[in-house]
Amino acid sequence: MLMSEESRSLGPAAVVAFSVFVYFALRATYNVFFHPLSNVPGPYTWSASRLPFIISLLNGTIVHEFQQLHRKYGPVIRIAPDEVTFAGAEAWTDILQPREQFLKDPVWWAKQPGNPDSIINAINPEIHARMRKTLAPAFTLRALRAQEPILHQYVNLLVEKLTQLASDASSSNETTEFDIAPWFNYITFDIFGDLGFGESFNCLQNSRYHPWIALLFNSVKAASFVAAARFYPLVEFLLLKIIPPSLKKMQRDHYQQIVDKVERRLNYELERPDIMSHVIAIDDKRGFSRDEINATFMVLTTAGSETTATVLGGTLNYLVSYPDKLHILSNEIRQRFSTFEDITLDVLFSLPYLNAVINEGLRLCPPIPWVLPRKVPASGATVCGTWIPGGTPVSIQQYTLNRDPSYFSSATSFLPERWLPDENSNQDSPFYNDHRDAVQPFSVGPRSCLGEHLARAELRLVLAKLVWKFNFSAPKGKVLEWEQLRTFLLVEKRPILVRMKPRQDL
Ligand code: HEM
Repeated sequence: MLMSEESRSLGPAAVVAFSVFVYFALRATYNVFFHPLSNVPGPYTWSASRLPFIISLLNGTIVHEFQQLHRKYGPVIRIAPDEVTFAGAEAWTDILQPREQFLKDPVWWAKQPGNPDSIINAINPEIHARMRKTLAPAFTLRALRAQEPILHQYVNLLVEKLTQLASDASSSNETTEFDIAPWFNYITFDIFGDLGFGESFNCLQNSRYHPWIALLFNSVKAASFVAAARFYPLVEFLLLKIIPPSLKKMQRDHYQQIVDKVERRLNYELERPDIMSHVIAIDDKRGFSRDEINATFMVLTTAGSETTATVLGGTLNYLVSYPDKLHILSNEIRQRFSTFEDITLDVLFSLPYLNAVINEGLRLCPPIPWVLPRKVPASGATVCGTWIPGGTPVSIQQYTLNRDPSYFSSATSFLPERWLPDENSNQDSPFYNDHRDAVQPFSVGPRSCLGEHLARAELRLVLAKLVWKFNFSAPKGKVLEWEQLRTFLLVEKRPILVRMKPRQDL
């Protein structure tokens, strides 16, 4: 039979398409049934190809999809042909505190060629240790004591601005309903600006975002896309080629603003109890090179601000949704301090309910919902009882872990009581069997958060001073559901609406 013109020209294309199909089908079959990770549970589609992972990463739904997969397949799941994630408490020790360090996975952490290392993305353990040793003294409790007046200065400004906003609204008979989310960003970025560079971003003063910060939010989202592209080197190569020059310039200018801030700070003669003073105190051979300072302070501006702002927003959102808990907290704060000026970090440190509220906020709203992948050392390792071959990227799902009913009673409810000192020793308490150690919002081990004391201090001061000064409540039907927020490495920003009235009884 004679072949038609059309089918003859289709011939080679069909052969190519068929070959590609066969190649991918064989690869998927190998991945699912014969790969060294084939014994790890997980859905076939995710084990066969990286695509479902990429799609959910780009959609911002990855944390929620992992949660569903963990509920179905257990605490150890295969989430790509060559990658495993964990939602078991032992993962904190097995991955982050083993005898031989699991290094950060370059897919997520590698710097662009030619760029300097920063404390957060340095993969080489010696380089990282040098930086951490230099920076650590800036984050001790002693350092925090010296920084306390700076924190009060900004929290007082926040309270002043919100008081003004509430009184403007009530005098013009407008609703006293506010989106409080940006205000938490204003204060945390202003504090970091002051402690890092000796100059505030002036967001509180101007009641709006500094342009540098507005731009930053887009770049955090873009980082998910860059990570997705890195799984396909050709796509990454093409992506880097097609980035428009205007965007590259914007990126350079963004970085340059930090370089300029560092420059100005380094030229100060005055002694300040800030973070940079500890970096300056060490010479650049033992501490940071100038480029490393720039890169470190660039990432720290986000790591030290956006994280704390997320927890503040999440915790207040839960407090207004659980008015009985807000009432207990308000009583604790208002009874302990008869004047606003009496509020100090030392006293806040010992208030049981305030600290329980913060721990519960950190449990339900961890600003880093999944701890990004590390690579299993070449000799392989056992994680949560499962043998994982060397070189496999492994991560921890703290969002899933923190809401796991097998770890926590009423796991998805906001119940600060579970953190009160006696609840873990009282056999009649519903929280007696809670696994508090499973909650590690600041991570553990040699790469754990250096800023935990500072972050907790900010959380305590802001919540205590706000609750002392204002009566908060939830606007009917408009409370944000935390579970609906997407994640692009960090948690998506959405309005957090609250009603807020200055106390009348003062
Ligand atoms: C509630 C607020 C915060 C939370 C929950 C938090 C959480 C974390 C986590 C989970 C990591 C480890 C990331 C990883 O290894 O994958 C980390 C690292 C880090 N954080 Fe925080 N952070 C917070 C606030 C801060 C603040 C205020 C600062 C300083 C201004 C800070 C400085 C750092 C630094 C320097 C590292 C890198 C440590 C290293 O690699 O040696 N963080 N943080």
